[in-house]
Amino acid sequence: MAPRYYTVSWEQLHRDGKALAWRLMDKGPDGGPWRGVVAITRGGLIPAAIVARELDCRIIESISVVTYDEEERGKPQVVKPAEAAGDGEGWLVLDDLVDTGTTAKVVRALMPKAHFATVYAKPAGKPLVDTFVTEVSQDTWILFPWDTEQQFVAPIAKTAKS
Ligand SMILES: O=P(O)(O)OC[C@H]1O[C@H](OP(=O)(O)OP(=O)(O)O)[C@H](O)[C@@H]1O
Ligand SMILES: O=c1[nH]c(=O)c2nc[nH]c2[nH]1
Ligand SMILES: [Mg+2]
Repeated sequence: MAPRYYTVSWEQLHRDGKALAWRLMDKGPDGGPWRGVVAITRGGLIPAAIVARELDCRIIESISVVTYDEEERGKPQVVKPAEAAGDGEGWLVLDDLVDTGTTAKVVRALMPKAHFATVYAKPAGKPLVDTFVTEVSQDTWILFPWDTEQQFVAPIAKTAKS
C-alpha cells in the first residue's frame, strides 16, 4: 500500500482537466484541431470528456488496458484496441495519470504518432507523457473521486496519540 494519498475531488478534477485542455489548445496537428481523442479506459474517460468538451472535439475513441487490480500492478493487457486512431497521427491520447509508465509504454507502442497527455504524473512515468498538469511523488497514491466517498473521520485528539 502506498504510504501517502493525494485525494482529488470532482471539482479539482474538473479544474485540472480544464487546465490540461488549455495546455493542449495549440498542440493539435499543424496547430489545428485534433483528429480525435483516445481515452484510455477506464481512468481516462472522464478527463477525456472534460478535455474533448473544452477543445470542441466530438470524435472519441477508446483503448482498454488493464494494468492494475486495485493497488496491485500486473502484466498490462490490451483488452480493446483503438482501431479508428491507427498509428495515432493527429490524435490526442488521454489518461488520468501516469505512474510507472507501464500503460503509457503499451499505448505508445500501438500509437507511436499520437500526443499523449495525462492530468497527473509521477516521476517514473513523466518521460512518457507529452503534456500533463500536476506532478506528485512516486510514493503517493492518487485517490480519484470515483474510487472514494465522504465518510466520518475521528477527531485528531482521538487518533494522534502515539
Ligand atoms: O503508469 P502505470 O503504472 O501503468 O499506471 C497508470 C495507469 O493505471 C491506472 O489504470 P488501471 O490499470 O488501474 O485501470 P483503470 O483505469 O481501468 O482503473 C491509471 O488509470 C493509468 O491508466
Ligand atoms: O487510482 C489510482 N491512483 C494511482 O496513484 C495509481 N497509480 C497507478 N494506478 C493508479 N490508480
Ligand atoms: Mg487506467
